[in-house]
Amino acid sequence: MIELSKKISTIIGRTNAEYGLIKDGDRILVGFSGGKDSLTLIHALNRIKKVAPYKFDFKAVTVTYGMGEQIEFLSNHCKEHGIEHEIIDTQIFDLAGEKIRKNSSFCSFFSRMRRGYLYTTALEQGYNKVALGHHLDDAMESFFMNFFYNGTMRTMPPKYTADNGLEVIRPLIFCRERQLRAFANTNEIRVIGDEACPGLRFDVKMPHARATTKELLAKLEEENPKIFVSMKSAFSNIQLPTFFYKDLKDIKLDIED
Ligand SMILES: Nc1ncnc2c1ncn2[C@@H]1O[C@H](COP(=O)(O)OP(=O)(O)OP(=O)(O)O)[C@@H](O)[C@H]1O
Repeated sequence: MIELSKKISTIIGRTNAEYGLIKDGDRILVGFSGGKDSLTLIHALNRIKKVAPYKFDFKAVTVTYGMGEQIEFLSNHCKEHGIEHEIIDTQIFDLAGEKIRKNSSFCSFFSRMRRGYLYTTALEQGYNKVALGHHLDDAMESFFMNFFYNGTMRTMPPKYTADNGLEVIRPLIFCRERQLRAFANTNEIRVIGDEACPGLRFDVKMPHARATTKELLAKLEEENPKIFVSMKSAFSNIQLPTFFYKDLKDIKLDIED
C-alpha cells in the first residue's frame, strides 16, 4: 500500500482546484522518468482518480534515449499499482552526439527532444493533457538560472496551452523537492537518480548553473526559512511597470523554451 503524505495530497489538491488542472473526461499523458518527482506524480494521480467525483484517465509514458536503459522495473512497478505504462524507445542520445556543440546545453536539448516525443504520442493517442513532475524547487532554480545566466526572467507555470493545442499541467508545482524525496524513501521505491542523466556520458563540462543556484537557494533558506513562501507569492505579484521596458507592449508572451 502506497503512503502519500497528507501534506503532499493537500498541496496537490489545492493546486488542482485553484488552477483547474484536471477536469472531467481528461485523458492525461504523464511524463514518467522513473525519478522521485514523476513517481510521486503518478501515485498522486492514481489517488485522485480513486477519490475524485469526476472521471479522468492517465497513462505513464517513459521516453528512453537509446543508451541501453534498463527500465523494466518501472513497467513492473506500474503494473503492480494498476497504472498503465508505455515505454517510447528513441535514439535521442545518438542524435545528441551530432547535434550538440561542445559545452552547449545538453539538458535543454534532451528536454526539448523528450517533450517532442511526449507531445507526438499524446496527440497520436488522443490525450488532451501532458503532466510533468516539476516542483517548486525546479521553478525557483529555473527562475534564478535564467535571471543570473540567461538575461531573462521566466519560470514554469502550473498550466499552459502548447502551440499544438495540448494543455501542459504541473500538479506538483507547489510541492517542495524534499517532500517528493521523502515520498520515495518512505515507500522504499527504487527510483532513477541523476546518474541516468544523459549529459554525464558526454565529454564536455557539466553545466554548473543548476548546482550553484541550488546551493545558493539552500544557503539563503537556512538563513530565512520562509524564503520559498515569499518567492512563491512573488510569482503571482509581478509589478511589471517597475522594470526597464520602454513600452509594455514589448513583453514577449512565449511560454516554451
Ligand atoms: N525520460 C523521460 N520520460 C518521460 N518523461 C520524462 C522523462 N524525463 C523527464 N520527464 C518528465 O519531465 C519532468 C522534468 O524532468 P527533469 O529531468 O527536470 O526531471 P527531474 O527533476 O529529475 O524529475 P524526476 O524526478 O521526475 O526525474 C519529469 O518530472 C517528468 O515528468
